[in-house]
Amino acid sequence: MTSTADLYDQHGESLGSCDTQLRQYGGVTVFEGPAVTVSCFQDNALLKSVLTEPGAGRVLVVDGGGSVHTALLGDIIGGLAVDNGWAGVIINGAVRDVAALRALPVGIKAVGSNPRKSTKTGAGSRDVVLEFGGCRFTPGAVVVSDDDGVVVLP
Ligand SMILES: O=C([O-])CC(=O)C(=O)O
Repeated sequence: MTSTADLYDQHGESLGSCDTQLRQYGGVTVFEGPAVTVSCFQDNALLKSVLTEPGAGRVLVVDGGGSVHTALLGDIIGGLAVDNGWAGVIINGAVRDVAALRALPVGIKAVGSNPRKSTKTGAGSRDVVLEFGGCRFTPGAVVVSDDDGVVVLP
């Protein structure tokens, strides 16, 4: 896989690069795939249901509004991502069960962690264009993530 830095050098500013300083939580630190998007705020029923679908190597990008007040993903939902073949999950929000997430063979990035659980009403929307960290995540666009950051191919 081409590194995000090399992709930047190839594409320049036509490449989206996310300024949000996401941390690595998963057992896989380099991952890429077409984006599936979810927008939700402190409620994780929608992203959980998406991760029950076959991932087929896609990357779920979740805009949780940057909130670290509740965890949008823990080891159970992370396990769904593994079992269903997702390449990774990128969360503009928080996770929990951090020690267990590290053992999962999937990419997981998030802003931070909090043991507080999210509500489960299903509020939110999917397959919408997301924008955070000065980067636009369009459903289907290829997302590449490594230790340097997260980029979206033009
Ligand atoms: O159920 C939740 O809210 C998140 C969680 O802890 C898990 O995925 O294990």
